[in-house]
Amino acid sequence: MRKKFNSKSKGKNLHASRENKDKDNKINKNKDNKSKNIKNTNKNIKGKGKNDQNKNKDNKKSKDTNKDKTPTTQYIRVNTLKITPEKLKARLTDKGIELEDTFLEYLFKIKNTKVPVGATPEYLFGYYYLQSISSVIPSLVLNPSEKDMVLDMCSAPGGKTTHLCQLMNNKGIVVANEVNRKRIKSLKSNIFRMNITNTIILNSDALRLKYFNSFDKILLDAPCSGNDIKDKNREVSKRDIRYCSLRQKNMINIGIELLKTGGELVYSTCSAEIEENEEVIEYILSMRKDIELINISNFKDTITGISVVDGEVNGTIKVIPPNEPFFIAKIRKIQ
Ligand SMILES: C[S@@+](CC[C@H](N)C(=O)[O-])C[C@H]1O[C@@H](n2cnc3c(N)ncnc32)[C@H](O)[C@@H]1O
Repeated sequence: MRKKFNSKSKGKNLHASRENKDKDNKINKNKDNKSKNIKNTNKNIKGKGKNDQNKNKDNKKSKDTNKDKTPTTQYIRVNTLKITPEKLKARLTDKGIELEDTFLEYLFKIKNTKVPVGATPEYLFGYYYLQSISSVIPSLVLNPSEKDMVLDMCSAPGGKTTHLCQLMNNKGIVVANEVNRKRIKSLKSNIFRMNITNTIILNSDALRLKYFNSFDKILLDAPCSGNDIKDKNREVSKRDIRYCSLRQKNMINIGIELLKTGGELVYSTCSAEIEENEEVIEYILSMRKDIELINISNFKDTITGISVVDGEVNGTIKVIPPNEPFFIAKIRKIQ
């Protein structure tokens, strides 16, 4: 099995290499030092990859095997545009759905249920969305306001889009982009079901978007090797990971082109692979002079009930198992 990037010693190296740069909670972009650090980082990454190869001759892992070991806890995110958390909790409790509070007043853990939670009248009325606890974090970190022009670059089926709209009280504008026509159907249906009215749906390849310098906030919840795209039993190879990593680097670069100066972009994936996470952030910070990393490490303190730790690049965070893995970083365009 391919080992995840969670080596503490490597983490320390990366943190140490950034220590002097982090005085005001931002990663200062001293380019000379940075390129050295990035080279070191890449060396470490490559070194780690070699170790992995030695340990894993077939160089593959079964996603299903991983998932089978992890109990799937379900959560519901209350659509506060339609109902209050208290009212929904009372209605669902009456139906035999036992709910437990979480760190977020409108997110409940399903402890027990006598009915299918994806087929209740309340679900069909758009009173809630079934969403993992890890995947509510990117929209919270982006923190859009009612006045913002927001782009969700890869939005289907719309879990984070509808969460963003909820945070914006159905105001401002959200452009929900998705390349896959089939997945647009579920996006549309969720937007309609949840009474979202501030959203424009766009069916485009995010890499071809040309609305340069237009958005206050951008969410790039990037396609990654953690997504079950076609076959749940498909094995993820190093090649898949490299392919995703390259696409993610291109996407984040386009995302920054689309941001206004002063605008902010949240990058997230549900992959635990360093190539798709820290490496993408290191890459974009080394490539562009017009951005800075916003340190979201303190965000960890606002979350309870799941394991959120610092990413290997100082200022980033990640959710680690048994919850769904998630990596989150926030970037500001400064020029
Ligand atoms: C991780 S999923 C997004 C999940 C979504 N943000 C949510 O919370 O419901 C990634 C999505 O990106 C889409 N995608 C892949 N390549 C894309 C591209 N080049 N442009 C736009 N969307 C793309 C996939 O079809 C998939 O729907």
